[in-house]
This record gives sequence, structure tokens and C-alpha cells, in this order.
Amino acid sequence: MRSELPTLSLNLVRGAFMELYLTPKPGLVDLNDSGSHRDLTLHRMETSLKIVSAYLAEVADSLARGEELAAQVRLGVAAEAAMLQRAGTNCHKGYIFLSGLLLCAGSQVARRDEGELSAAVGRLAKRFFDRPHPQPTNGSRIRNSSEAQGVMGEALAGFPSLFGAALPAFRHEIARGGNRGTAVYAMLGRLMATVEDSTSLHRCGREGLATVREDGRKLELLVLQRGDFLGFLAERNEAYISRNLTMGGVADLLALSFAWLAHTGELDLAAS
Ligand SMILES: CC(C)(COP(=O)(O)OP(=O)(O)OC[C@H]1O[C@@H](n2cnc3c(N)ncnc32)[C@H](O[C@H]2O[C@H](COP(=O)(O)OP(=O)(O)OP(=O)(O)O)[C@@H](O)[C@H]2O)[C@@H]1O)[C@@H](O)C(=O)NCCC(=O)NCCS
Ligand SMILES: Nc1ncnc2[nH]cnc12
Repeated sequence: MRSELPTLSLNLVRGAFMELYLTPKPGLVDLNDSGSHRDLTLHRMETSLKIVSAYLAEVADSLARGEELAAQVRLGVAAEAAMLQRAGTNCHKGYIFLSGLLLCAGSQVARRDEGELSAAVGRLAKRFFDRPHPQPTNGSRIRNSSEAQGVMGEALAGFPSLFGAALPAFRHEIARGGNRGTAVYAMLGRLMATVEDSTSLHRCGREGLATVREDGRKLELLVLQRGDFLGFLAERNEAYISRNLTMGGVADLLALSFAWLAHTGELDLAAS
């Protein structure tokens, strides 16, 4: 897939914008409000995405030069620091990692094969997490208490939430006669129902994660039955704000899913 990496890096930026603008999304920043993120605004997240965009172009260049994983990790660390300094937020910390890892994995597989790509993600993640890491982070605290493996578990397993949950949910909804509008929410529902989101756990403990999962299952059912799923999500947004609940991991994985579907052409096909 080496020749596709510059295009993939652009699609990874596109995916993050699509995630940001998808409205409503309970607890998350969207076009209506900042959800449970009092420190964030739409504008601040857009500023952060400029940094993500420059970073992904640099990672693609670094891979084209044949540089080692250590070089791409340095770019990720620098992008995290730039985001904090220039946008005053860590809102795309997870996405900097996930999107960078997918690009790196793309450089290791000969063709666009999701099984091979997933295996390459897992191998790279093993090398990445074999090195010492900054501690403590919210995610490491959750990992140490054995509540969930968060982003680390997701990466080591080769992005099961992308390849085994979100993409099949989108494709199944299209195959049964749905459209891009319904398939996107089927995908969000599946992610909410399945992701081990360490940000939900960090903010609201096990009960918070259980709420997100239950809402994901309800969303999937509403999409299936063509109920008022947008009304449901708007109502849940108010409930999440009242509890300070959010789902940053789900947001990042949704962005990654948008990006991959844009890259394969399925997103545009589903809109036609
Ligand atoms: C390896 C690192 C990414 C560090 O990971 P770690 O787990 O140690 O640290 P976290 O601080 O928890 O960051 C991980 C972020 O990943 C997202 N996430 C959570 N669960 C999952 C999941 N199951 N699957 C995938 N992704 C997941 C999540 O990101 C989103 O939430 C962020 C906001 O969360 P938080 O910081 O906790 O913020 P608040 O709730 O506001 O907390 P407080 O202010 O109250 O404290 C937001 O960023 C979303 O994107 C997790 O936050 C990394 O440190 C690393 O090494 N990076 C540099 C290397 C790199 O990126 N290289 C790339 C090239 S390979
Ligand atoms: N839309 C969003 N709101 C809050 N945090 C996020 N992290 C990634 N996307 C996000």
C-alpha cells in the first residue's frame, strides 16, 4: 500500500473532520455544543486538526523516506506537544496515535487487505508498547486497575473496533438497503456498544461505560427500526452533560472508521 499513503493521510484528516461535525453525539463536541467538554470548543478542535493534518503529512513523508518506527513516534510525541501548546488541548491525543499507527501499518503491507493491515497494526503496537511510556496517564491508571486496556488493548489486538465492529456494522446496514445516513449511525451504535473506552471509565467509572454501551445497543435498534435515532442521541447528550460523561475513545475510532471508508470509496458510494 506504500503508494497510497499520501492519500490515506488525507483521508485520515477527512475522517477526523467528519467525526467532529457529526451531530448529535452524546457527550462529545459537535456542531450543536461542546458536550461534556467544558474546556473545548468546535474552533479549538478545528485548530487541533490543523496540527493533526500537518503531522499525518509528515508521517507519510517519513514512511516514504523509509525511516524507522522511532521516527514516526517522535513525530507523534511532537504533534501531541504542539496540540497542547497551540490549541491548549489534548483532544486528539488518541487520534494522533491511532491514525499514525494505521499509516505505519499501511507501509508494511503489499496490498489493501484489511486482515493483513490489522495484523501489521498489532505487530507495530507490540514494538511500540515494548518501550517505556510516560506515566501516569488516565489510560495507564485505568489499565493498572485492570478495568480496561483502552487504546493500548485496541492497538495490540489490531484495531478490532475498526475492522471487526464499525466496518461490518456500516457494510451490513448498506447491504440491507440502508444509506450513508443510517449506516453512519449504525456504526456509531456498534462502537458505543463495544469499545472499552477509558475516557468513559475515567470520567464516570463502570456505570459510565455501562451507560454508553446500553445507549449503543438502543441506537443500533432504533436505526434498524427507523425510529427517531437523532432525537434519542440529542436527549442522551443532555443526560451525558449532566453526568460529565463522554466517550473520547469511541470518537477517535469513529474518525478512523470514516477515514478508512473514505479511503476505500465506500463512503462516497453509500451517498450516491
Ligand atoms: C500511547 C499514548 C496514546 C498514550 O496512551 P495512554 O492510554 O497511556 O493515555 P491516555 O491519556 O489515556 O490516552 C489514550 C487516548 O486514547 C483514546 N482512547 C480511550 N479508550 C480508547 C479505546 N478503547 N480505543 C481507542 N482509543 C481510546 C482516548 O482519546 C480520546 O479521549 C481524549 C480525552 O481523554 P483524556 O485525556 O482522558 O481527557 P479528559 O477526560 O478530558 O481528562 P481530564 O482532563 O479530566 O484528565 C482525547 O484525546 C480523545 O482523543 C484516550 O485519551 C500516547 O501517550 C503516546 O505515546 N503518544 C505518542 C506517540 C504517538 O502518538 N505515535 C504515533 C505514531 S506511531
Ligand atoms: N468530538 C469530540 N469531542 C470530544 N473529544 C474528542 N476527541 C475526539 N473527538 C472528540
